Amino acid sequence: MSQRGLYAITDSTLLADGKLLPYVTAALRGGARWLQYRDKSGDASRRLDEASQLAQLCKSHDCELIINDDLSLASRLGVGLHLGQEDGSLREARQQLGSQALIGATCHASLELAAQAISEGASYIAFGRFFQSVTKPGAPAATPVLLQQARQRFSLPIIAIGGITLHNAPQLLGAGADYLAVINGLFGALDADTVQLRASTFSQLINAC
Ligand SMILES: Cc1ncc(COP(=O)(O)OP(=O)(O)O)c(N)n1
Ligand SMILES: Cc1ncsc1CCOP(=O)(O)O
Ligand SMILES: [Mg+2]
Repeated sequence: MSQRGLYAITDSTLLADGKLLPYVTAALRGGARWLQYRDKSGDASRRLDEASQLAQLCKSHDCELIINDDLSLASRLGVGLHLGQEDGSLREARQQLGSQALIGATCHASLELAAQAISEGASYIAFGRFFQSVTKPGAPAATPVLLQQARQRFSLPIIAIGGITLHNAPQLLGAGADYLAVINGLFGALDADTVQLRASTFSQLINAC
């Protein structure tokens, strides 16, 4: 598994109207290393269908698939899981998905939440939002200094999220982020070619740091 890279996150509004597969394919072609399926609809059968298609796509591009919020879907597909503070037990997820599974935890702007998540079995810790986010405007704010502190204290992958664009990404990479998790700055585009270009530019920025 790669140790740094672009972490693309889907959004059911941005990727409606048949855009999910072409836009995700473009992100993977552009070099995204991790993909999170984030769908807040309660439509279980559509979620299973879409996540299964993404699992195939990720496999063929050597990309890790991570399901947001839903342990049973992650378990059913044998893929990774991302849990927020209100999304259930990390310990239980680790027990159910096994020692090799990629399991991430939202830590907002708190090193203590990160330490706790690690003790409960997280494979990575995610901080943010770092900038204004169209997708989640109310998420607690964090600053790049937090990334520097996390870098000194923890050795597992550190993810930055929230309002990340090609312009502000270097600040976060310079402060120690291993993965940049991006929704709007990647998928908020008029066509798939733009998504691919953004993904490859993010990937180049990350590799250059
Ligand atoms: C990589 C990554 N980091 C943070 C989040 C946010 O998770 P959460 O706080 O549970 O909020 P929702 O995404 O579920 O709205 C994330 N999804 N991914
Ligand atoms: C899910 C989430 N958690 C904190 S900010 C955020 C949204 C990230 O989306 P965007 O890259 O569009 O700001
Ligand atoms: Mg959540």
